[in-house]
Amino acid sequence: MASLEKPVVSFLGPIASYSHQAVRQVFPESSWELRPAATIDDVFDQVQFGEVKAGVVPIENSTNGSVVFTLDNLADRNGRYKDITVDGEIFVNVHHCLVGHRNPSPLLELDDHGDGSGTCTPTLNDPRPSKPKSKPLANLRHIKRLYSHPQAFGQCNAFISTYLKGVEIFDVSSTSKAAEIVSQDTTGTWAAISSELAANLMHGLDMLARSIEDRDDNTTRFLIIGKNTTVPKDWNLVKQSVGEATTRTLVSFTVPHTSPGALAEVLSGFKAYNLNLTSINSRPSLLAPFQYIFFIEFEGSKYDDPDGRVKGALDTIDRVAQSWRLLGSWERYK
Ligand SMILES: O=C(O)C(=O)C[C@]1(C(=O)O)C=C[C@@H](O)C=C1
Repeated sequence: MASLEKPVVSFLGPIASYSHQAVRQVFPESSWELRPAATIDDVFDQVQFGEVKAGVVPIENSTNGSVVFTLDNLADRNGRYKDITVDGEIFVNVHHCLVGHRNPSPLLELDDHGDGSGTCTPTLNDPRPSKPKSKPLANLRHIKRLYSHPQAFGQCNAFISTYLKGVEIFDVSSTSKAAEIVSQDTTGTWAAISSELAANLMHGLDMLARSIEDRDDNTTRFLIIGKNTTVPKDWNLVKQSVGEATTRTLVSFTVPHTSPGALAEVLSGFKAYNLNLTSINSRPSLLAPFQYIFFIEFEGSKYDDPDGRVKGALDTIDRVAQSWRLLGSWERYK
């Protein structure tokens, strides 16, 4: 008899994180159980050890760049995640809020917003600081601590350096965790950067500012990971947008450190087979200082390669690289 249990997809929680929003775009709750995990490492573990069928992890943000926690797991230095494959991607428009507790002093509420001017102070290191695109909705002078995910801090530089100068920064595991922590604050002096959804779900949080990200087009890309999956045809994925589906492939590799030109030779394979590279990343190999694991993403699919161009480029990697791994090929809808 067929099991009535739904397959599980795991994501960085608690609920109302941006990762949760990404999962909700693609995995219908009618056929999937959406399960929050405490860390990105936990999402990888749960997928590798078969506790869940899929996981969703942030990989890069258009303002602040790569999510190193995810790259480090994909680098898989210790062979812990040997069966994990990348099978899809999801994009989320990210608009951050500042949430906390309004200043209880009515006199301060009448005052202006924190630094009085709303402009960043030029310094020797940053003579022309960028201006924040939004203003606080309340006075922020009482804020002493600011909680969020490190990626979110990097996306809100102008607002933080203008209105929250000198406030102590606390990195936590996700933006929704930050909202949860601040909702339990009894001093009234803590604030969090989180989504509006997370702020609304936590009791007793006031909205102190909206859209505090540096750029309007702030977008985070998430990867869908699975285990030993080829093309996940059995997954009940809802296409996020209509449009022509193109394909992407992600590989990781190391090159012999002492062989000059090895990296250039790997890259030349993509030129030779006329494959468009879309990103290059690296993380320390941790085998010796300043040796790296490289990640390359390109247009094309191992599973749909009629003229053998993807095979040609992968054969070049196989010939030149010290070690390499095909992390996945997937269809993209954007
Ligand atoms: O903290 C969250 O809400 C997450 O889902 C993580 C994460 C990330 O790591 O990039 C996702 C989207 C935003 O860019 C900020 C944080």
